[in-house]
Amino acid sequence: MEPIVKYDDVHKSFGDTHVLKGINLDIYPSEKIAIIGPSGSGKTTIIRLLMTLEEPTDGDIIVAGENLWKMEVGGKKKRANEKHLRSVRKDIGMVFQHFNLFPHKTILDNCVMPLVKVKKYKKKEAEEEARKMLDRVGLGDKYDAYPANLSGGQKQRVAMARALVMKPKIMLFDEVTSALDPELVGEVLGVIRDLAEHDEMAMVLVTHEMDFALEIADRVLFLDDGVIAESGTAEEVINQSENPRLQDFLKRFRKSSS
Ligand SMILES: Nc1ncnc2c1ncn2[C@@H]1O[C@H](COP(=O)(O)OP(=O)(O)OP(=O)(O)O)[C@@H](O)[C@H]1O
Repeated sequence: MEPIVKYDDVHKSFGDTHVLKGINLDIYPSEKIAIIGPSGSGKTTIIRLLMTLEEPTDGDIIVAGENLWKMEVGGKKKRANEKHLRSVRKDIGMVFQHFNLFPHKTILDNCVMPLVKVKKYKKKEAEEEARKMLDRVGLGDKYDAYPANLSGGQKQRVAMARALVMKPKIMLFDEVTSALDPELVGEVLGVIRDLAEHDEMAMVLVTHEMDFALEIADRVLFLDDGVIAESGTAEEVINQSENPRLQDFLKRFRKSSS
């Protein structure tokens, strides 16, 4: 089976700071991946690169066979233009820590807009799709509400519905529960669990809810200082690895969450 995403020796520096130091990673269709690792190890940067919010300093990212940042013109490779990026990015959805909803639009319109703007749906069809997705995340009674009138957990579920209406082949979740009050975390994780169980799309999850990530992940990556130091099933990475840096990370993590 061909991977849906391939990172080939990807590096990323911000000024003199070398954050990602040669990432090689294949993500397969429908695979659920959790990325764990210490603060500053580069977890968010890995997924921001895939969402084209950052550009690699070196290396290639291939999505569904297309090089994300390089396009071929007349047999020569050149830097991708916005049109190329848009066409490759259409398969990728992302949910952020801070919901990023449009405050002056109803939650239905928040979900309708990308379908109309990007997928060129007619408004009526877009509304039908948006309602279905809002129903799925448990917000069927909130179509006409505005983001300011929703709880953080509800806002995050709108953000998920808005990404899902685009029918992405891969969904990226970047610490989506970190900004929520503790009592609202469960409802958001519940939606992610439902997606992981029932949807075919690939999912990549960066989260501090480690037990949850381990529960739903087919594969866990331990990122340490910009390299993938461990990769395997949750059981292999968490219970069998003898990597001292991973042991140390887990010990500190357990202490801070107990
Ligand atoms: N736009 C940027 N400009 C400068 N430095 C950046 C930028 N984005 C990230 N960094 C730096 O890159 C490093 C990795 O950041 P990243 O957010 O990917 O880490 P992380 O593993 O997700 O951390 P955390 O768990 O704390 O969110 C950090 O040292 C961060 O300060």
